[in-house]
Amino acid sequence: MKPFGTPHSPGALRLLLLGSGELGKEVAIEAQRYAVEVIAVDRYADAPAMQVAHRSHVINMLDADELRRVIALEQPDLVVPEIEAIHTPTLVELEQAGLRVIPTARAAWLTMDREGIRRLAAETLQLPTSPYRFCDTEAEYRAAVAALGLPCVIKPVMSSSGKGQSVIRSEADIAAAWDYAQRGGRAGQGRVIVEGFVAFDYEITLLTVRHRDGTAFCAPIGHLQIDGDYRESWQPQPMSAAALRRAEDIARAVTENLGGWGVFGVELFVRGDEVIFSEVSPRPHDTGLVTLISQELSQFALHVRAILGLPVPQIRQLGPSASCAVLVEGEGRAPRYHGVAEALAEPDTQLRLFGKPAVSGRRRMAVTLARAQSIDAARAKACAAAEKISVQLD
Ligand SMILES: Nc1ncnc2c1ncn2[C@@H]1O[C@H](COP(=O)(O)OP(=O)(O)OP(=O)(O)O)[C@@H](O)[C@H]1O
Ligand SMILES: NCC(=O)N[C@@H]1O[C@H](COP(=O)([O-])[O-])[C@@H](O)[C@H]1O
Ligand SMILES: [Mg+2]
Repeated sequence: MKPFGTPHSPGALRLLLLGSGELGKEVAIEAQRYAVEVIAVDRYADAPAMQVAHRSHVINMLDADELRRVIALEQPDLVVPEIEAIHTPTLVELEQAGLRVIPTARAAWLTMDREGIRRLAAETLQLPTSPYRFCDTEAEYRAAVAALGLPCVIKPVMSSSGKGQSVIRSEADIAAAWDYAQRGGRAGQGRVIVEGFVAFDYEITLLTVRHRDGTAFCAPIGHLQIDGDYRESWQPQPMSAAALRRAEDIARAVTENLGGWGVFGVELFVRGDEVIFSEVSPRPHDTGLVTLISQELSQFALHVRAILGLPVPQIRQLGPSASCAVLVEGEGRAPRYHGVAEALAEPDTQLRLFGKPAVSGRRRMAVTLARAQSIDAARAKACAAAEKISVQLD
């Protein structure tokens, strides 16, 4: 790695973020602390990370030519994917020509759609997962539902934050779930995964940091998801020693195979001492927003340290903490936020307003963070703060 430089000068270390949402914004801020020149890219203007980057580009990241053009123009030292919806085969090609992709182009490619990572975990690594089938047509989908039984879950192969995802509980849900999956993905119509429903006791994200000196784990993060989207997360999630060991073994196996340096969000379902792999993000995770208050070095700080080849000698957890997503529903631009002062009245409470320029449907626009004496108290405090925020759209 070349030495740390000065932005806007010939020796600058340049980091290109592919995806500029709330997670990328925090990565950009952490990179700026090391005087890294940050270039933010996304599908729309004024995305959160663009607001804190040195400059930005609006492109269709699923278009190979546009992606190639921006990378050729910017000549980045590091390309940091922030979202699934990227033309990752292009990253694989450019990596072969010397481009550095975080954590690796193959990791970005395998996790950009659910099929690559699921087949790797279940078939190659033989890790426990839900039973599943991939389908291209409604007829195949109906056959998969019949084979897996009810309840089951349908998801577009390229989607995140629950977009296009449904739980099918009865015959009556089957047709609507297919239609929603065809409309809801990040890359249009097409292939879906149907998964058997896992009746877990709780689910976790195990943030796993691959850095120059090895692999480190953050304390497990518990979370609550509604409609496939995260609403609350907390750290540490209490677990049996056996389940935690199993979770770390699975996380190590998956992340070792994906390789490279950086933070991975390994999503796991836990039932007793049994741990089932769900999916992995080769980058910081939305449920990991809690680490902005729960750890001395957040997942974003850890990601930047790891990708810059810096040491991670210790991950200090600061006690029971929680995050609560602020979702806004409606249609409109230029949101205005009320109740910010009220949300911050309690000690050990924080807020991040992401600054997204518009809402169409339902969108995560902010997050509240809290620390307290217990997980229950931290969750209650974070949720109470989120309830104080109200949003007005133009
Ligand atoms: N097979 C399953 N059985 C039970 N619950 C499931 C199953 N698959 C998904 N879920 C629930 O839906 C949530 C979202 O699923 P998943 O993580 O696959 O979607 P996603 O769109 O990739 O979300 P994100 O991008 O936020 O990680 C899970 O965290 C879990 O609560
Ligand atoms: N579960 C993945 C996740 O939370 N990703 C985060 O949400 C952004 C997209 O938000 P948007 O859909 O509101 O543009 C992404 O850019 C990333 O920061
Ligand atoms: Mg997930």
